[in-house]
Amino acid sequence: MSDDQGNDQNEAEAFRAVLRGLRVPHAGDLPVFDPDTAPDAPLPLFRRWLREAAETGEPGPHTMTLATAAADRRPSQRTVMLHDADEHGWHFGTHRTSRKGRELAENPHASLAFHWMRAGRQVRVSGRVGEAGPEESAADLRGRSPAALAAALAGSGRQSEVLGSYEELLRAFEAAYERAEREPDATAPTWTLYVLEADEVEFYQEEARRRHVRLRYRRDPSERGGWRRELLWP
Ligand SMILES: Cc1cc2nc3c(=O)[nH]c(=O)nc-3n(C[C@H](O)[C@H](O)[C@H](O)COP(=O)(O)O)c2cc1C
Repeated sequence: MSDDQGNDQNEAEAFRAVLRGLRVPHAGDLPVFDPDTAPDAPLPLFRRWLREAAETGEPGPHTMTLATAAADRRPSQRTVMLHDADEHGWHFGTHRTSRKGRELAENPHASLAFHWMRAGRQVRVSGRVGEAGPEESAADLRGRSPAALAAALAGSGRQSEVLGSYEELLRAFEAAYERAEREPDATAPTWTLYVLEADEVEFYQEEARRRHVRLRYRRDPSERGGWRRELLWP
């Protein structure tokens, strides 16, 4: 065996040892989730869990993984921010011309995943995604920080495109920062507010002895509150 191969093996073993030593950092005792006390519909429970994640000091509890799939059925996912969750659905903003925007245009079915480590919780939300109109999209952007506006202006029509050089990005951001300062009401033409209307929402609560609780809500007009609730094996 050459020295390089030996080093590669040591490195691979050290890497596996790190993985085996890792634990999910819970904040004290895990909360107890009694699915019998869960509300008829998922939105109030989602809002409560998000607020509790924020209160337990979970970093970025409003960030989520958004999975989309193009017409060729290949999935892709990325992190985006949750802007709201209300009776219309789960709101997020991005560029219509980005990879995810193009995939959503081809196939509006998408899925969101939240992981709130400190409370040992995961929430999955899936359904159809619709675009809000230009007015609502512009209002969403206006309600965000000047830095977010500058990033949206710089990325308009470009997000997910191949970048020639990092300097090109720096120049585009410089111009976008200046414009955002001059014109706080500027609109980024491709920036779009999307709303995922859920047909399925699943709540997962870890339990110390791995008897985790999974509660799935599925839309069903014949059920109380319009949702069927079922427990799932973890
Ligand atoms: C913490 C975090 C939050 C993000 N929030 C957003 C967001 O709200 N909107 C967005 O378009 N991209 C956001 N991004 C960038 C996306 O993850 C992604 O890189 C980008 O949107 C391009 O994705 P796409 O090529 O799949 O369309 C965020 C990234 C991170 C790490």
